[in-house]
Amino acid sequence: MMRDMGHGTTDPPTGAITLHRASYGVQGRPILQDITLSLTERRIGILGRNGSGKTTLLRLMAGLVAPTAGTVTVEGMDPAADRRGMLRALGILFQNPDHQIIFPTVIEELSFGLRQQGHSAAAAAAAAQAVLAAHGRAHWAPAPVASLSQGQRQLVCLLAVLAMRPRTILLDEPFSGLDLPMQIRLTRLLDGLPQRLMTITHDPRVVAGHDRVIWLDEGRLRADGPAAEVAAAYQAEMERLGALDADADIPG
Ligand SMILES: Nc1ncnc2c1ncn2[C@@H]1O[C@H](COP(=O)(O)OP(=O)(O)OP(=O)(O)O)[C@@H](O)[C@H]1O
Repeated sequence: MMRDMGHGTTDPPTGAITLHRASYGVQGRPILQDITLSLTERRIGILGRNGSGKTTLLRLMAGLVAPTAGTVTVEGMDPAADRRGMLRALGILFQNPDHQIIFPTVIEELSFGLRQQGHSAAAAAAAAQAVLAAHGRAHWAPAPVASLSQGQRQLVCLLAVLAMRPRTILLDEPFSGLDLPMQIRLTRLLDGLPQRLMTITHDPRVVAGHDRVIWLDEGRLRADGPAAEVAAAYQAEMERLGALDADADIPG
């Protein structure tokens, strides 16, 4: 399997994320079916169309929902059961920052996860301030979150995740709603992170150069392999579908 040696300067993340015959359904409707994966790479892409089950896969790996069949483990833990262990194992950047942010100011938002990890209020505030400073945003600390742009709120969410120092970060469509300079800056920031990153996207350009790309299609694994191969096959299929009559590919 292709490796990106550019990430080789820091310690690799420990422990695999595994799914064994994992399925998830709602009221008898299958959303993910029979997914078996052992994920150990540092840069992993989850590629798929709208509604293919990408966010549901993320929710399973994060323990936000339990599989209706099969098993999911993160570094050997059951993510739905071991909430405390998961706080250091895995962080999530959701697609919409406004679904993630719950506090009025930036410093409160960044401190929250650290408090959950058991740090005192003073230690959490100090660590949050240090993360802001490390990313050139020390002056944001007292700012009302509502005064920031969507791109800036997205960065607040990412910095809140980084403050907790998880070993893996799940990113759900991290570039949606960002203009091009913001996308370029976020890409640079993400590229420099030592963590394992798992990036969910419908855009094959986002997963270029990733160590491994998984293509989800209608809740099933359609392909799994090096980025160039999987992205090329996905692109060809998207172009084939695009050439069909409008919506002929959408069930119902
Ligand atoms: N709790 C739920 N109840 C009912 N249907 C659900 C539930 N969760 C997901 N679904 C359905 O399962 C399918 C897959 O959803 P999911 O959000 O995982 O897809 P996705 O690939 O992330 O899509 P998008 O790119 O549009 O965000 C969708 O049709 C969605 O409506």
